[in-house]
Amino acid sequence: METTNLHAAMLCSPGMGHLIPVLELGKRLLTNHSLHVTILVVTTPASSGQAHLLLQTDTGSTQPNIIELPPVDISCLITPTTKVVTQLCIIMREARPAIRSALSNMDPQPTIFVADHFGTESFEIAEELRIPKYTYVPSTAWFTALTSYCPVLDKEIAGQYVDRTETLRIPGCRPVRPEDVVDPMLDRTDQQYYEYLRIGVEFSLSDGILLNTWEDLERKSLEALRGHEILKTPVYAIGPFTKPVEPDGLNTELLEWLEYQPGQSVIFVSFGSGGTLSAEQITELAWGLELSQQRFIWVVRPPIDGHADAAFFKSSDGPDDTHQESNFLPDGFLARTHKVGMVVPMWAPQMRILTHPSVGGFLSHCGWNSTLESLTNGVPIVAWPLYAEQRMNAVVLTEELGVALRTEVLPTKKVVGRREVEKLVRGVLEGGKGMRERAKEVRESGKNALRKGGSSYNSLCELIRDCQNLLNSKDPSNSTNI
Ligand SMILES: O=c1ccn([C@@H]2O[C@H](COP(=O)(O)OP(=O)(O)O[C@H]3O[C@H](CO)[C@@H](O)[C@H](O)[C@H]3O)[C@@H](O)[C@H]2O)c(=O)[nH]1
Repeated sequence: METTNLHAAMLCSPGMGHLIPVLELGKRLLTNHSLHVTILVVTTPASSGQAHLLLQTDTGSTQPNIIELPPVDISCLITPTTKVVTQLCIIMREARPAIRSALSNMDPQPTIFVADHFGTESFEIAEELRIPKYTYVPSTAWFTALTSYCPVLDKEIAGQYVDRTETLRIPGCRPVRPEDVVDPMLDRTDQQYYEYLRIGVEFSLSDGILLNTWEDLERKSLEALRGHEILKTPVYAIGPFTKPVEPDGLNTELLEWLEYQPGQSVIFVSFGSGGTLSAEQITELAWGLELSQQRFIWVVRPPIDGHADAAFFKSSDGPDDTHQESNFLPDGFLARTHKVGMVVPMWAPQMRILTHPSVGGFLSHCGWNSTLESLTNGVPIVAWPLYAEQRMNAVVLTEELGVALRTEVLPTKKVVGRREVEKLVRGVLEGGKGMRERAKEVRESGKNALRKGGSSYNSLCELIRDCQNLLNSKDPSNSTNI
């Protein structure tokens, strides 16, 4: 193992989908590469305590040092229509004084700064401290390419992207269909579009970009990113990092039930940390599951019409018993399905479920963490993208990797009817052999990438070497042995 006296200060924006991959990278830097690691977690009134909750349930490894910054209250800076991406950007902007103070007071002083993609405005603090600064994008190379290239598209293309009939071309990458663009590109007049453009520009200011993907999974997009037409910054594919399996003792009834189900017979239905469905969609999904006559575990949240990401800033660290599922599920659904299905309010131990041999499919919103958790367990997917970059992830899963089925029309455009749900659920559980084989190949390729000598392991070693060289060039007295 390499030894180093580097101290990585990592910055994480609110939300479990951001915290989990930052924490996993931090643990990897600490245990495999002997870095000193401190994670700054920006919190909101709803998310505070999430990092410690995650760490408490993760007893398996040495832990990085965690500093939860005081919750940022932006209620006077937003309106009820302010989009999630804008809110995240405002929170990260407002958190800068606390970030500056935490970084300046660290002992030992940080020698590397790694911010997730919402934290790039804090690069100015790394510059003040004269330390290298890196962006960590806990998603795909393809998404990173679109984000980095969007400032160019912005100059070349007039009108709304979604009104185009032609695809959006990114040099060397799969083109993006207008309907699959990330949420901030849906409306070029909204503030979140300008925030997104800024993030794309700031990617190129970093000393390197770390991605939670790996060479064999996204060879073409990674080559394109390194081809200097999109970005001039080094790119390190270091994943797949996924959270560890949750400990025993959580949801014991659910896990006991799972024990008695036949192998690969259960579909897990969940929409990440913040996904919600409309009342009509919940009804159709419930009927579809029932009609399929397949076994299921469904993480159910109360309906919120109009905003698929409405629960993003809500606390997601445990069940919320103020909502009775029977109020928004079809009459008699729970009674009729109680032998084949389990309904879990709000939150479930996802990794424990996905690693269980009884689970044979995952109906997922295609958040990148959920995607990786499914793929690293060889579980095929029903792709049900809702927001953020999830439509692009669904394309990777269905059209590139062949490990997923998808709805005929995007679920954000039209309610997916019960008969289609029935077909998809049956399709992934009963007819999913080819997809399952491919998912298993992806699982093996991900394992190999992380092994000592694998592409992701080597990429992280390369990052540490490059960073050390940068540090030495900024201040030769920093010189350390690696
Ligand atoms: O009941 C639940 C629901 C979620 N999770 C965990 O929460 C995480 C959710 O992450 P992800 O699947 O990536 O979804 P989001 O929370 O929606 O993630 C946001 O961040 C991701 C990384 O940038 C993006 O890919 C997504 O589109 C964006 O919505 C995963 O580790 C899940 O295992 C649970 O443990 N139990």
